[in-house]
Amino acid sequence: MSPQSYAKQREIVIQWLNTVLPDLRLPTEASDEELRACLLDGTVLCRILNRLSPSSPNEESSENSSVSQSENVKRFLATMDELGIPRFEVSDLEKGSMKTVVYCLLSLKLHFISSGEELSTLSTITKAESIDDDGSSPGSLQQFFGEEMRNAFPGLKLQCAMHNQVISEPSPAVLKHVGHKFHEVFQLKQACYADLPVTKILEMMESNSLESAPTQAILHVVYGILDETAETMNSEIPHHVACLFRKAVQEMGRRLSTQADHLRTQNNLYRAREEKYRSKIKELEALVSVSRKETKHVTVQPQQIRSRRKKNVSWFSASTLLKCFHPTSQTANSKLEEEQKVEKQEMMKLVKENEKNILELAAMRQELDIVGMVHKFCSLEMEAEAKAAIAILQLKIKELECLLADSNNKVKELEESFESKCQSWTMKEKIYQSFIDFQFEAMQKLRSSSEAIKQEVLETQKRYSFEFNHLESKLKAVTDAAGNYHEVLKENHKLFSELQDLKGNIRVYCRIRPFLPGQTEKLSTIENISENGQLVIANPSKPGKDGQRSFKFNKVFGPDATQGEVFADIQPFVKSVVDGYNVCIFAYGQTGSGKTYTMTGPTGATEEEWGVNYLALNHLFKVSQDRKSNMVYEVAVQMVEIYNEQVRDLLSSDVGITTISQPNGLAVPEACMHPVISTSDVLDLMDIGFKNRAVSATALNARSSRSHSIVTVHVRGKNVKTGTVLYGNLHLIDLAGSERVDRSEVTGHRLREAQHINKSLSSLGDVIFALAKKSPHVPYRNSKLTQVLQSALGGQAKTIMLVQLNPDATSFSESMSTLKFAERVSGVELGAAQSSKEEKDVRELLEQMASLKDKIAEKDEEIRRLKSLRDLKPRIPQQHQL
Ligand SMILES: Nc1ncnc2c1ncn2[C@@H]1O[C@H](COP(=O)(O)OP(=O)(O)OP(=O)(O)O)[C@@H](O)[C@H]1O
Repeated sequence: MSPQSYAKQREIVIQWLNTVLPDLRLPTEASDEELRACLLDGTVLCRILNRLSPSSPNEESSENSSVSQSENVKRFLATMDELGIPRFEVSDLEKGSMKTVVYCLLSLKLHFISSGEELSTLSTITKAESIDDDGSSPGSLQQFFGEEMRNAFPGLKLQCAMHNQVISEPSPAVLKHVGHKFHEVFQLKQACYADLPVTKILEMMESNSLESAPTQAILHVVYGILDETAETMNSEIPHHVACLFRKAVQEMGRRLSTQADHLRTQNNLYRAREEKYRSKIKELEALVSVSRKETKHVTVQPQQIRSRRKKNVSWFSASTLLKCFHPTSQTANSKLEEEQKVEKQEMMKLVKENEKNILELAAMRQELDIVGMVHKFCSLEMEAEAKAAIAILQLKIKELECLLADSNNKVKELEESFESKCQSWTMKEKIYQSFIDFQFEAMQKLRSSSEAIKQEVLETQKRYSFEFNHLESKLKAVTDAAGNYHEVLKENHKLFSELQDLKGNIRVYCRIRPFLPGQTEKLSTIENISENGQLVIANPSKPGKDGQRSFKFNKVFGPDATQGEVFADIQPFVKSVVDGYNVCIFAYGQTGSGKTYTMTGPTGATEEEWGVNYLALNHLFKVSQDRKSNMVYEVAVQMVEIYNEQVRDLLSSDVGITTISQPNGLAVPEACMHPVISTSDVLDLMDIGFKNRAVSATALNARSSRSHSIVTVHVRGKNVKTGTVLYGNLHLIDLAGSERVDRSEVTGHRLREAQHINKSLSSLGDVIFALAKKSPHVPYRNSKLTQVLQSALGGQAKTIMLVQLNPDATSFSESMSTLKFAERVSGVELGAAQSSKEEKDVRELLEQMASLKDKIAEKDEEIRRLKSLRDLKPRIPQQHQL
């Protein structure tokens, strides 16, 4: 027993003593010596017995100061012996340890306990005694369990003590060992048993922690699982929780059966005690009867004595007489009196003894009655409570059994499903195994085939690399060939171009303008445009192949072609101007087909939208700039228009021009010649020129220009080293619209305009076709236009015709006549163009040729003369004849 627990027990004993004997007022923390001093004379001990059992015979002695100290203590100890309470020795009270005294008093308290509270306290003490050896804090633990049991079984006041004995509660050591597990379980109030890991539950079950757990804890677990099951209606209890549940219920069953056994034992104990008391009562009754008999005897005795006395009186009288007469009879009388006296005393003594026995018997009866009553009461209460508890527990057991059965069913179901799942998994495993085997085999095959393929790939790679090298060399050859081909193609192109130059063909480029933003009917006459210059036109009123007509030109530009793309094809001709050639570019087409757009560009054109006029002059400046180390160029511009067969200078305020020069001279010498040195000069001049141009509206084109505009660029180049001078000129002509009169819906003034335009254009055609036929008479003089362009069309110039087309289906017939005219023009050979230098060179060559011819003629004459001389001298040998 640890000093602390002993001190606690002593404290409880002191408290109890103070409760039983309030006047004692012993301090709770009183030491062993203070307690000893209090108990030493035995008075307090006897008073306790008196209080607890007022009928106790100790009352007298305790209150009686005459009774000695040792007597009191001995009586107390005798009572203890009688009650079967472990006692102490007198010497223990006098000196040495007070533990046995304290323990004895505690046992006494337990013996006389009559209230639940006291019982629980006593049970606490008793338990403290039993757990003391583990050195834990027994008092607090036991109080905790006492409280716990009260909570677990409300109303079982007397059973508290029994519970503590009956239900084998865990020892603190065990609790210390396993308690944490239940602590963990208690922590599950907010959590879920199903969430507990299986290992934890197994640990709890395997370590016998359930057996050593407090009932409250087990009930807690059981209720917890039940609550959880109730909350999660129809849900299955997890297998491990079901196991724990079964174990907990089994443990509860075990404890209940232990409790029932204990109740039976307790009952037997009480019965034995009752028997003991009954036998004691019988003994006492026998004693009483004996004493009664004795009393009877005693009462009989005086009668006998009286009778005897009577006899004696007679005898006395006789004896007195004898005494009187005989002295020895006196002696006998006194003896008798003495005897009587002694008998009287004995009788008194017997009466007293009898009274005492009666009192004792009454006390014992009372005691027996009390004990019997208490026992009966206790038994009844215990039985009732046990019955109630058993009923509750049986109910609970039934519930638990039901739940257990459910759980077992569920477990069975789970086991079955587990079994079936196991089987299916085994099946699956087998399938997977076979699948894996199959896969493995396939993999092996694949591996071997992969090896073979690898080998094959390596070989193929080798072959491929060889072939690749071979191919590379071949490709190189092909690339070279392709390069050569391009070279050859270029060469061919050049040759073709040269051939064209030599033949002097008019180059015809066709350009189709796009549909204008305002044009709603977008039915196009253009069927197809080929790269090689082929254009297919479809008649909208004649669908199919019959309505189609194909034309071939040098190039056809589609609606998407840009100004730059168009100029790119013209550029080499423009360049040839600085080499001393005459170049004539004219745009031909019906009104609104885009002639002005191509030649000049749209109103307020950006640099990208510049027309041929600007781009050509720009290019001329660029080339002249590039050649400035060798050549010095002078560029001048004339700008005239032919309106109603009248030539007008567009760069001067003078109205008319009457003189038109002969071929090889200036076409319009009267027109102002404006030297220009930069593109901006040209732009300014053109602005002036176009402002002066006659412009009037027609039904077909709101800005239709009704005159032919001719921009002539004169280039004079002088070689700075040789001093050679070259002349070239470039005619940029924007013809008036070529539409037929009836379509223009014009009358009067406008009709005359249209007639003039048509006349000049047909004159142009006549000139071109006369040239094509190599006719001796070329009708240049038929119109002002042909007169002005005589030098440009006469065979010394490179001529480019830009045929403009409106793709709209409504313009089909106009487009057809334009294209037919252009087709005829494209076949015209004007003869090889010549530069001003070449002309001179040819003349010189002709002169040389003529002189050479003269020399050859001279030589021929000489040969002839020599031949005739040889004929005259036949003896000359054969070799000398040559
Ligand atoms: N390639 C093109 N891209 C965009 N718009 C174009 C193109 N060609 C012509 N146009 C537009 O078509 C309209 C008519 O063009 P343009 O005035 O150049 O015709 P035209 O043949 O000169 O007419 P006219 O004979 O009456 O002088 C203009 O609004 C012009 O901007």
